[in-house]
Amino acid sequence: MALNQENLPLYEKTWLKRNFQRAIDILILLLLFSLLSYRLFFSFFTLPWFLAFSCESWFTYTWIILLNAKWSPAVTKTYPNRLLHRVPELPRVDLFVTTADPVLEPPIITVNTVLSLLALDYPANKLACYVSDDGCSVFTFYGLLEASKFAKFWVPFCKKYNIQVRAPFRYFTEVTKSEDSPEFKQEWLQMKDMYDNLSQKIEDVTRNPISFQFEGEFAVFLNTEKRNHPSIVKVILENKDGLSDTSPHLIYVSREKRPKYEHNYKAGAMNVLTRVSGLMTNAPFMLNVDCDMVVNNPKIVQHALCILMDSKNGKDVAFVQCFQQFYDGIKDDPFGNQWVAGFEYIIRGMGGLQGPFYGGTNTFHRRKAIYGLYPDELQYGRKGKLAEKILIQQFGSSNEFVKSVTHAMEGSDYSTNGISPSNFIEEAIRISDCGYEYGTDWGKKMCWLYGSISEDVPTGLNMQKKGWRSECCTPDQTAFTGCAPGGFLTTMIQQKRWSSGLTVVFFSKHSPVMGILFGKIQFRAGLSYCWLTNWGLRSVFEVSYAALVAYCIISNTSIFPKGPGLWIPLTLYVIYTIHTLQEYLSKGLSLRYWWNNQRMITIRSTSVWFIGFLSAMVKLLGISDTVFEVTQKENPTSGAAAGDDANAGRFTFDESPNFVIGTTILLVQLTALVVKILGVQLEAHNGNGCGIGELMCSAYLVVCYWPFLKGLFARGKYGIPLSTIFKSALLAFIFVRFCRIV
Ligand SMILES: O=c1ccn([C@@H]2O[C@H](COP(=O)(O)OP(=O)(O)O[C@H]3O[C@H](CO)[C@@H](O)[C@H](O)[C@H]3O)[C@@H](O)[C@H]2O)c(=O)[nH]1
Ligand SMILES: [Mn+2]
Repeated sequence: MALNQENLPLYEKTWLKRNFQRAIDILILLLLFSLLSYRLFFSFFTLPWFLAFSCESWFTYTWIILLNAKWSPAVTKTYPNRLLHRVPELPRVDLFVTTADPVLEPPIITVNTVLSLLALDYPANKLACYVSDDGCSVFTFYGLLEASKFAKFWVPFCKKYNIQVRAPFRYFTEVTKSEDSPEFKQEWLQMKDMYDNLSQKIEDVTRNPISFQFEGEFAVFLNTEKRNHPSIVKVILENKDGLSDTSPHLIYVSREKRPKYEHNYKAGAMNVLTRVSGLMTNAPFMLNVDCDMVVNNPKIVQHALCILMDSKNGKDVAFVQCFQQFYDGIKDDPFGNQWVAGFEYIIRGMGGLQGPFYGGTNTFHRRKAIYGLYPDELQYGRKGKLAEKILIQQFGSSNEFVKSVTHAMEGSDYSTNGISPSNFIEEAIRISDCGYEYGTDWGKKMCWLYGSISEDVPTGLNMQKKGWRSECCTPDQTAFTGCAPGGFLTTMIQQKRWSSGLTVVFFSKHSPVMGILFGKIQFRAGLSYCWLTNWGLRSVFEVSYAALVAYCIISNTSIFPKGPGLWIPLTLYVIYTIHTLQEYLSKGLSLRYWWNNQRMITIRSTSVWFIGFLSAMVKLLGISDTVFEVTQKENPTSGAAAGDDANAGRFTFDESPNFVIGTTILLVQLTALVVKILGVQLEAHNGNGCGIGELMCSAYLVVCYWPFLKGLFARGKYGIPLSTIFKSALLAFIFVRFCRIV
């Protein structure tokens, strides 16, 4: 039996066959090619024609790289039961949580993330949880301190009754089953009581910030400012006796911030956590979750380790990515931020190539890969490269930390027992200082990379460039769940950030193109990364196309073929629609869900992606830097997160520039349609007047932007502010004038 077990793999990977979809993919591609050829051979050579041709060439390129990404999807199956037979001892895993703002990210959210991690179904003496607080908030610290007291009861409770959902606020929203024993019921009530008490305490201090006493443990937070304070490192919980069934270590880190220093947002925070954890526990694997995610499958560490520790296929895996799934999502995904189809088709698709991109959260990393090792150096370490002088140059001047790097690279683990994080506090504070990374390789060549506000994608790419792979891990029970950005405003901010950050990646030295040419990024994997990092660039073509159809209607000219040629774009549109609809329906998503996502794809790619692209250009030209705008998280106790709120799916607007472009596009299309209806178009040249194709495109845009149209007439947060309408009207006016002159 034991022998048998040894031959079995820890995980298996199978490639899915989606032949029907492939056939449709190809059909669409052929139609795109016919449209392009039609333009080349049968059309007039005018400026609008040329612009349409360029845009459609770009759409064809986008289709090819998208098709390439989705073409060979794979699923992995993990066998955690085999893991115990295979490895003599389970390895250590360091757990990282980042939080940045106690207002946008209420401490109770971070507390729940941390509690769900502490209660993982894994020996507690092998885990250590590190929380980075970029907000330097005494309330976050207070929350964690209180949570650590609760954890002493919560963790044993979860393990005793094999509770599946170990984030208390998720767990207690579920009802107890009637068949449970009286003993369980009593403990359940006790736990619930304690948890309510904990959240009440946290709410009380955040409600009354002025009356907070900065004494004892909290004294260090006195007179600190978010962007100006020394490093604070505190060991909140220490598993001194190395027991496997209590709570793991819990360490709070708020790295030094000074106004003159770049702090590099989340990437900077992750690098500090990497160092502090290296010093204190130095686990060979690290799990990274954002504060808005909680563990939903307590055995997830075992699942991920099946992949990372498989002796055959796991050796060159740098990281294991679990999907982001969301709880309390609003019905039918009105803002298109639940990514169900995206994960299924794109991430699984990339999973069948060199591996999914690193998504910033729900990811298990191999420390050696993060430290910049190549996969073939895994077994023997870096040989000559481990000279202390070189390491200090790369990793900074802390001897103790460099020693831990050598250990990590050579694979010599610390012994499980007898690790005492509190022995390292002084050194941990030193390596969390702003100046520590000066002149080193941190963020430049290894670890979490700086320079883009979408730090995750280049960080993953950088490892794959060295020949590493990555894998998806999707056990039957969802690994992690989180809260999706609540409303339309936050979604737009997030989309703008991604577009901006990804554009910067595409044009930087960490670009996938460079990875294909000079690194070990496989061709098709690199092309998939191009799809991802071209979101910003794509918006330029989408906005141009939208402008082009309006232009055609207003100045009475055309870009679409007339007569039989019109069937090409029409068929293209119909087949594309059926194709995407089929993809959604076959995943059990509703028609409404599909439409909401289609609409959001149009809205975001013609508005905030474009703004993100512009901000990336401004950054690349060195005019001004981009800022990471943290996503607002809903407070679970306020009840606002629940999807049953009747208005949850309504679009909200504010005065930020994010809505100006969208509103302008809507106004321009409306004007164009009105011009057509009133018949006040210009005289057509050579009989080449605007036709049905342009009108349909324009009408489609108005339908997509319908929520904006309603916003024009609504009041309060559901209405588009007058200042935005005014700016957009001005832009629209200039555009229409321009159409009538040219
Ligand atoms: O200066 C900062 C800014 C952010 N964060 C943390 O970064 C995480 C992600 O920020 P969030 O505002 O939730 O951004 P999202 O758009 O929801 O995050 C997605 O996109 C980011 C890149 O844009 C990735 O880093 C994330 O992992 C990914 O979930 C959160 O834990 C924050 O606390 C910091 O630690 N320091
Ligand atoms: Mn988030």
